[in-house]
Amino acid sequence: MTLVQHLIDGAWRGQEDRARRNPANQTEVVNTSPSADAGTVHDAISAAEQAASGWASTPAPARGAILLDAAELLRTKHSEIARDLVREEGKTLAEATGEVRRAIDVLRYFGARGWHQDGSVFPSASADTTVLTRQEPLGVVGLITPWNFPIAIPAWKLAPALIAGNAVVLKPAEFTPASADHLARALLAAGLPDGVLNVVHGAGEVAGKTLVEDDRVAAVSFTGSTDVGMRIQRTVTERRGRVQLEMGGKNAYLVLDDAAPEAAARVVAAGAFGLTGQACTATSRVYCTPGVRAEFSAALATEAKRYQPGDGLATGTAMGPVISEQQLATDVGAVRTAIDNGATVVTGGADPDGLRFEPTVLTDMAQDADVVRQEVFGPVLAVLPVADLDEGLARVNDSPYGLAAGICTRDLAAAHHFAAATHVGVVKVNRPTTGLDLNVPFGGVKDSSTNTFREQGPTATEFYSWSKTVYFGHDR
Ligand SMILES: NC(=O)C1=CN([C@@H]2O[C@H](COP(=O)(O)OP(=O)(O)OC[C@H]3O[C@@H](n4cnc5c(N)ncnc54)[C@H](OP(=O)(O)O)[C@@H]3O)[C@@H](O)[C@H]2O)C=CC1
Ligand SMILES: O=C(O)CCC(=O)C(=O)O
Repeated sequence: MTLVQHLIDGAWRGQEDRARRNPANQTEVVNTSPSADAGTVHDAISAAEQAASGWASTPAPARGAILLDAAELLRTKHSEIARDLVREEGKTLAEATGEVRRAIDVLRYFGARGWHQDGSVFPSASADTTVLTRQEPLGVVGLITPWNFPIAIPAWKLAPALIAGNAVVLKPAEFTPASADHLARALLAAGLPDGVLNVVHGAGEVAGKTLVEDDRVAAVSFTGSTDVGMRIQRTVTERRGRVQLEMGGKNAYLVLDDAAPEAAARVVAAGAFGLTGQACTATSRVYCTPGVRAEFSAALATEAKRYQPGDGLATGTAMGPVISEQQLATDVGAVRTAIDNGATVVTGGADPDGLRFEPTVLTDMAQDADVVRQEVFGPVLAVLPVADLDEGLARVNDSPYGLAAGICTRDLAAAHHFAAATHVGVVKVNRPTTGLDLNVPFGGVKDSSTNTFREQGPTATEFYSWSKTVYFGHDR
């Protein structure tokens, strides 16, 4: 069992207060962690404030070298970290291993950025003058992360924040403290100066809220539910801080007549049931045109059955359990409400066994049914008919969310039209809605995102820095 502690000014502190149980075996306590009160969070912010100027004046290549060394330390322990991740979050070992590798690559990507160009040089209208821009760090930034990617999301917020020269206070999700702890320990062991990274564990409503409300925190980057995100946005913008939110999705897939039904079923099922459906990018609605509907639906039912829930550490498990009793209640409730309102269960929907909930495919629902409009965040997929590409596009866009969407087709013109006309941040053609490359921008529109600064890729550091313009006179 791991004893997780807060990290404040380079020191580990805090008494064990909450126990995390393995979602696949709830009698097993896998780690304990402390609960930060407001005073502990204030200490963490003070430590970051003290460390900020030293870190900002450290040359960027030296900052990058620490990220690269941390990546190497994580690599040497990646199997152990992946197993710990499965035991606290529940996903399969293959998924967890992929996630740990992704966190390592994120550190490598931003570590190398330490050598990249920082700012631009412009010609001036005035004689003997050069104009240049510098990217300046914001100071102290707060990062609030969810449980569903417990090491990758902290990594993809931390790495750009640190390489841009900021000091950080990270508040990981209370279900998954150990994964963030592995990341913090690697950065510390790689030589990150005391106070540059501080980690506070505990309840969002206490630790997270205190972080968000503190004027010394120049910016807050958050991934999680739309409800909490909107509240954070109000608080941070009221005190004129900068905020970045990545929130929910109700991601749709469109399967056209010309798609190969089995291949389409594999892509849709991977997006819907991989990661137990617990991804903001998960596919949760699928629309199909008449010529493919029967064959696609049959192939989808067969494919769904491959995702039988089990212990993520066991060989051959294709889908882990859900994260918690609350999430299970949401999943079960969504399916029951749909059935009460006339939906037909194609496959799944049986009573859960512990936190194991079968992948569930539903049909015969209206476009305005709750299960078609509201995020479930579980392995629940609604299948609906559409007449053609145009109706499909209208249905895909008919959502308060705008994160990801996909289309299965071999028709290039249809795919291009879909990519242009969908009002979402990520479009996938013949690929699952889940799964992102770390070197490209990621984010959504509408209720899925603040839709200002994008995470990941070359522009990720923009959120964590501000641009200063310098006019350089050089008279002789
Ligand atoms: N977009 C995404 O990737 C995710 C979406 N979700 C959605 O959210 C639903 C609920 O999941 P949940 O984990 O409760 O998501 P939350 O939005 O509650 O949690 C995300 C993070 O925010 C923290 N937090 C909670 N309340 C506050 C607050 N008032 N101020 C500051 N930080 C806060 C949480 O802490 P703590 O862990 O202590 O609650 C956690 O670290 C899911 O069913 C799903 O629909 C969830 C996870 C990821
Ligand atoms: O699909 C992915 O790989 C990432 C999804 C994500 O960012 C999330 O669920 O928060």
